[in-house]
Amino acid sequence: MTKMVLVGSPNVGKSVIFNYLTGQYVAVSNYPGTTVDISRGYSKINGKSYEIIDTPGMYSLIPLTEEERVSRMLLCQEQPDIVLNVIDAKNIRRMLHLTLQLIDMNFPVVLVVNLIDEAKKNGIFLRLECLSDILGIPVIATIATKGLGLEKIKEEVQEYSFIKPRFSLLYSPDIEQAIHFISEKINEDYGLSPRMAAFLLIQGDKRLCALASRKEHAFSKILAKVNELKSSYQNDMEYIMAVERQRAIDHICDSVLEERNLHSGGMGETLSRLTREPITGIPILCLVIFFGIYQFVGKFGAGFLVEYLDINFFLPYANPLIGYYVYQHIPWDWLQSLIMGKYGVFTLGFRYAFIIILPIVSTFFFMFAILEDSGYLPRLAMLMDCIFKRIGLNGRAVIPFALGLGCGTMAVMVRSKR
Ligand SMILES: Nc1nc2c(ncn2[C@@H]2O[C@H](COP(=O)(O)OP(=O)(O)OP(=O)(O)O)[C@@H](O)[C@H]2O)c(=O)[nH]1
Ligand SMILES: [Mg+2]
Repeated sequence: MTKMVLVGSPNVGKSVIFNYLTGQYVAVSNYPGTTVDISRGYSKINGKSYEIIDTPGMYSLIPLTEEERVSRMLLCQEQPDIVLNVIDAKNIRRMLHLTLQLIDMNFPVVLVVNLIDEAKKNGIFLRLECLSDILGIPVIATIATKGLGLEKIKEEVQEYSFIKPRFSLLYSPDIEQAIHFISEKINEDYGLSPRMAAFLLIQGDKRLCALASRKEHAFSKILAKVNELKSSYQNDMEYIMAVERQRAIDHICDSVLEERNLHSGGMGETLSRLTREPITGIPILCLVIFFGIYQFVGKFGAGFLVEYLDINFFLPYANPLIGYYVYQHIPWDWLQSLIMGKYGVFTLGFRYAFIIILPIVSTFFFMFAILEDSGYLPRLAMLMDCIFKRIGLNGRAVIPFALGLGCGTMAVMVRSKR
């Protein structure tokens, strides 16, 4: 069975594409030994079977988060026949870092440039045939939410056979020489090509360094080479190599990218900026919390709706009606009190689930959907990032963190949804 892995930065549309390719045959489970969910699905394209794996978002092959660590582990361990690298068309300069790393590591990459509609809205136009020519890999344009270009992915994977990409990213001679030296010294198999292992060791990948220090006989020589290289630069190697990659990407973008200034600013852009700047962002956050959460979810959902349903539905209709049937038709006291007693299944269970929990959860997720779809949450995460970094978290933790102060269940539900 052909194995296909979807990789890319967060929020680029991997899961929408995954759902399209797999339909309903999906199994979501933790990746072994981790708490990160990955989805596996199966698909038949023109009679041929494919296993498709959706990974959590990753920006780089050097992991910073648990999600990135799992995605990289998965890429190395699963040995995919096709890597569908999904990127966001409007942020191609940032997105191509991972693409170039994947190509450099000899993965069989098919590039899916998604969110073409949003790129156009932002005045960004891409010459994708030219990108495909430069990189020497198939490039497909998609608008996943509208289903555009997704059939083309199916056609492309059917015809795909791996040919070494034309593009090869060469770092400075001293870095290339160190990569060459280290890759020759590597004897053990880490599920990575020796070049990739050398690339990661030079950039100080903690997990691989720990493994190699135990397994490699020549680890002291490897370490000496890494230190020698590091000593000739002022910044760390990850930064140096990212800058060199960025130079190559800028060069590619000169031929591929056309940015037209369709509109500078506009209402949406102004709002977006206001939510990110602390001086305006914090008062906006207070307004959202006061009106969106406190007034709408707290007062309206948990107060008015709960009381309304209780007084107008439960107490006058549901309770007497069920009580009448239970006391008339059930002869056993124990069963009557199990259903209608003070702590009965109906009097307590049904009442809590439908009259109390349902209005609160519905109003909360309604408000949450508005905040999410309006794009407010990522901006809030950016606003909070510098504060959360101090306690070892990133800005995304603001939502479960805030919710957890009120209701642990809600915080866990939201955390596992993200
Ligand atoms: N406008 C537009 N929105 C899109 C497109 N593709 C995906 N989206 C939206 O982008 C958001 C993220 O999509 P997902 O499929 O969840 O992204 P993902 O890459 O799986 O994200 P992570 O799992 O967090 O890494 C959703 O709100 C989608 O509806 C597209 O082509 N155009
Ligand atoms: Mg996803």
